[in-house]
Amino acid sequence: MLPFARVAIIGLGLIGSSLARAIREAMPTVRVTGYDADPDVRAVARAIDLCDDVTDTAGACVTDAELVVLCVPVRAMGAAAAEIAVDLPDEAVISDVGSCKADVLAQLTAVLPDHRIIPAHPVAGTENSGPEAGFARLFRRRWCIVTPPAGADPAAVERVAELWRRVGADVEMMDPQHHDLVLAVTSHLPHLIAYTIVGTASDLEGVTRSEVIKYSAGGFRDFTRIAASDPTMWRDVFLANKDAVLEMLQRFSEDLSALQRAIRWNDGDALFNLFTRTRAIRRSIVEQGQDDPAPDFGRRHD
Ligand SMILES: NC(=O)c1ccc[n+]([C@@H]2O[C@H](COP(=O)([O-])OP(=O)(O)OC[C@H]3O[C@@H](n4cnc5c(N)ncnc54)[C@H](O)[C@@H]3O)[C@@H](O)[C@H]2O)c1
Ligand SMILES: O=C(O)C(=O)C[C@]1(C(=O)O)C=C[C@@H](O)C=C1
Repeated sequence: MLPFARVAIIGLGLIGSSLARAIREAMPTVRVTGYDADPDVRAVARAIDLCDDVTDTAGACVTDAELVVLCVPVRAMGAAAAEIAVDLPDEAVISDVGSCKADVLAQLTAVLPDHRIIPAHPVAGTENSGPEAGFARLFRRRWCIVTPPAGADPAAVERVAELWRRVGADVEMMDPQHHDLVLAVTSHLPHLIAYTIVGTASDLEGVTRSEVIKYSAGGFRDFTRIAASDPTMWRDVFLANKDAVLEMLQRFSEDLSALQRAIRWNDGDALFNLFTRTRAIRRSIVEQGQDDPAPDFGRRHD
C-alpha cells in the first residue's frame, strides 16, 4: 500500500523538485501539489509540469494533503510552517528535508504543536539550486536519516520512512541531536573548509585570479565544486547547527595545529602515519560501496 496518496511539497528548489519528480516516477498515482514563495520558481515549476498542481498560496497547497514536506532553507522552516498552519488538515503528517534537525524540530513544534512532525534528511544533493537542477534519481541508494521526536507516532514514522524507501533511499533512524553532530563532521565542516580554501586562494596577493582558475586541477577543483553550493542554504545550516559545528571546528583546528607542528619540526613519521590512516579510511569507504554509489547520475540532471 502507498504510504501517502496526497503529498504537498513546500519549496520547489533542488530537493523539493527532485522529490516531486521521484514521487511521480515511483508512485504515479500519488497526487503531488507544490508551492514556492518565489513566483519565478512557481512559473518554472508549471512550465516543466513538475507537480499535478502548483498553487499560488502555501495554504492552497496543503488543504487536502496527507503529508506535507517542507523543502525550504532550514531557518525558513518555522515561517513556512506558520503559513500553512490554518489550512493544514488535523491528521496530516509534517516532514522536512533540512540538513540539520534539532533546530528545525524546535521551529516546527513551536508553530504546529498539535501535529505529527516526523523530520527527515536525505543525505543527497549537489552544488546546484532551483527547480531545474532537480532530478528523480537523486535519492537512489543514498541515505535518508529520519529523526522522529521522542514519543512520535510509530505508524507516521513508518509511513515517512516508506516514502523515502519508495524513491530509492536507504533509511536510518537517528536522534536529532546525534544527527546534527554526525553531519557537522561529515557534511557541514567539509563545506566550511571548501568555502575557506577557495576564498583564501582567491585572496592571495601575488597570485592572480586567472592563475587560480588556470591551475585549479585535482584537489582544488573538487573544493570549488563544494564551494559553489547555495549561499542561503549554507548560511542557514551553520547558524542553525552552530553548537555542533563549533565543536567539530575546534577539534579540527587542534588537529590542523598538530599537522602544522609536524611540518615545522620535520616530523615525517607523524605525517606518514596520519596519511596512512586516512588512506585506509578512504579505502574502506570505497570497499563498502559508500563512495558515490551512483556515479552515473549523482552529478547531473535526468
Ligand atoms: N542542496 C543540497 O545538497 C541539500 C541536500 C539535502 C538537504 N538539503 C536541504 O533541503 C532544503 C532545500 O534546499 P535546496 O537545495 O532544495 O534549496 P533551493 O535553494 O534549491 O530551494 C529552496 C526553495 O525554497 C523556497 N523558499 C524559501 N523560503 C520559502 C518559504 N517560506 N515558503 C516557500 N518556499 C520558500 C525558495 O524560493 C527556493 O525555491 C534545505 O533545508 C537544505 O538544508 C539540501
Ligand atoms: O554532494 C554534494 O554536493 C553535497 O554537498 C551533498 C550534501 C553532503 O554534504 O553530502 C550536502 C548537504 C546535505 O544536507 C546533504 C548532502
